[in-house]
Amino acid sequence: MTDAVNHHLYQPTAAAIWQGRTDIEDGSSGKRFHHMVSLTASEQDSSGITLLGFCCDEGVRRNKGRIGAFHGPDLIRQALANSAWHHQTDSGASFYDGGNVFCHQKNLEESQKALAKKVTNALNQDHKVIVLGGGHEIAWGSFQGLAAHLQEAPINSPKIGPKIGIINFDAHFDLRTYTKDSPQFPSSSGTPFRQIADFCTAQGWAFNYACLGVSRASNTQALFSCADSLKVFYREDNELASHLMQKRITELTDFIAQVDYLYLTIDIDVFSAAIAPGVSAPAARGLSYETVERLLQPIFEATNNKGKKKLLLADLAEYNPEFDIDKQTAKLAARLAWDISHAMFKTL
Ligand SMILES: N=CN[C@@H](CCC(=O)O)C(=O)O
Ligand SMILES: [Mn+2]
Ligand SMILES: [Mn+2]
Repeated sequence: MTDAVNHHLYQPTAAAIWQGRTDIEDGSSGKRFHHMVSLTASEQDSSGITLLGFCCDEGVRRNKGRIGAFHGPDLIRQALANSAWHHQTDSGASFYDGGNVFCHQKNLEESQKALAKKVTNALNQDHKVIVLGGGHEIAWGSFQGLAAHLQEAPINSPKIGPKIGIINFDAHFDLRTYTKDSPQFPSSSGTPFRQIADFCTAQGWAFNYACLGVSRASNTQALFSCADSLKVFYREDNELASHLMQKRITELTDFIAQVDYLYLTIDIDVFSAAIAPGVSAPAARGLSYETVERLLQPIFEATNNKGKKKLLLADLAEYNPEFDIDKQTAKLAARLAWDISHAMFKTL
């Protein structure tokens, strides 16, 4: 692809996005994310985290939802910029902002491929990756990037493929029926895990999908049947009450033990609309931050038999600034990115 063609698909992040206060009186212990972020590609040479944005409304538009997620990535960055930095600065690990991938011209598949390429490159550099959406069509881009990275890794048996666990916090399964190249049932923000399931079947790989926080009221019988036939591990929103949490953590730990790599994807609409109004499809019930936080712990802590952390890739989907109130949903998404980066930095 030539640079001219590429230009509409990719842009580095403007330095002006990463702004915040500076407390010079605190010296090097007064650091915040905007001080530490690197926009220079050479920083990707050392170990670290690569942050990417996926600016896209096309998945939600095709899924008949409320558009606006296109502008999500830079607003989450701005909310993260002023957060305090608590990572070891002498470890040489960098926090690299790899810029935004765009979907401008309704060519969703092309943008998902472009995102996948960025994800693969970063993982090949031994970076952990965090991607900010965009609608949940981000997941098909993220996953293709992870799959390409692991396909190239010599340690995985070509026969059974890499054992990847997908953990989705979401009010929805996003397992809708789609037909490739069909205008009637196009792929969308409602289909990414069905696309991943089909990809896994075609490769002869297992499809290990956990969906946590599902709202029965927001998913039809057809979607529950699809989840059952694909042997999805799911727990509904009301099964994640605090008195059931120990049981849920044990089950999730068992799911994680079956796989070698983890892809974490969080749809912001899994949270109660009271704390996350800025999404396409708000959840009347939804989960609390505390509930999600407790379930994130086994994901953050899981290591494989080589002592390496299983979590390689995380994304945040469906933040829609059009419906946000006083940037509270942007701040919630930024706090998730903060928690995830904290866990990823511990592994470097
Ligand atoms: N990303 C997925 N979104 C939901 C949207 C539901 C709705 O608009 O009500 C889904 O397809 O199920
Ligand atoms: Mn979703
Ligand atoms: Mn959802």
